[in-house]
Amino acid sequence: MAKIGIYGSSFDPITDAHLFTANTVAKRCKLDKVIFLPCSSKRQDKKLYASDEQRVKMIELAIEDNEKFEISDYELNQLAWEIATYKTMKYFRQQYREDEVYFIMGADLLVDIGAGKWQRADELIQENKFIVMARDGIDMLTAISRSPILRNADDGQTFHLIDKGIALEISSTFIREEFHVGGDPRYLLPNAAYNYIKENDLYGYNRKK
Ligand SMILES: Nc1ncnc2c1ncn2[C@@H]1O[C@H](COP(=O)(O)OP(=O)(O)OP(=O)(O)O)[C@@H](O)[C@H]1O
Ligand SMILES: O=C(O)c1ccc[n+]([C@@H]2O[C@H](COP(=O)([O-])O)[C@@H](O)[C@H]2O)c1
Repeated sequence: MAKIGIYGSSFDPITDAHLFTANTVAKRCKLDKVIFLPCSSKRQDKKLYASDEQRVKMIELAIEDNEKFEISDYELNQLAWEIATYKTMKYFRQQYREDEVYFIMGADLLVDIGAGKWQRADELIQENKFIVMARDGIDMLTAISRSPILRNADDGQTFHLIDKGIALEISSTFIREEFHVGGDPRYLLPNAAYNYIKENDLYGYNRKK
């Protein structure tokens, strides 16, 4: 039985924090594979800045030298109103019937799910297992205890909490802002993605030059 982690994100753009956290949870949780799952720009709840094709290209460039890392275009091909992590995880559990599948996420998302902000949050939590990484100083045990849907689904196996030596301040927003104002976020993201942004003038790269 293999262990598969699904890492969902806008990857707008992919950062070194995405790669570091994916690699760290793969090592510590003994995952055989991490699948990078870019969300669709058809998504209504978050504004995206680069196109689906551009974000996919940056992920491909960033992960090509790691044999445990893969990318899935599953959500990019879904109809707008059908996109939900609940449905996505159902699909991956069916694809990997013999294996153990985990959704990988930061603690910020744990809080959102616990507050019932996600579609079918209750069922999502009941039916899946999660690897949750510390972020933004959030106390993950308190977040689980405070949310009725999180604490009642927790049989001791639902949440794998990774809170030691994983927190990094890097975010996609910070990188986009730096490009936008003429700063230089080089070294906060993979070099190939950085060059791709420059060559394709993403995130207002050339505006301040
Ligand atoms: N530095 C980090 N530490 C822990 N988890 C992270 C980190 N950066 C991103 N993640 C996790 O990666 C997933 C995708 O995050 P997302 O694409 O929103 O990244 P982001 O950098 O926060 O982007 P944005 O700034 O555009 O919101 C989430 O589960 C998020 O918690
Ligand atoms: O299913 C939902 O309702 C839902 C709501 C918000 C976010 N998500 C998923 O959470 C992952 C990270 O999202 P975000 O907002 O941090 O880019 C990504 O895979 C999204 O599709 C999912």
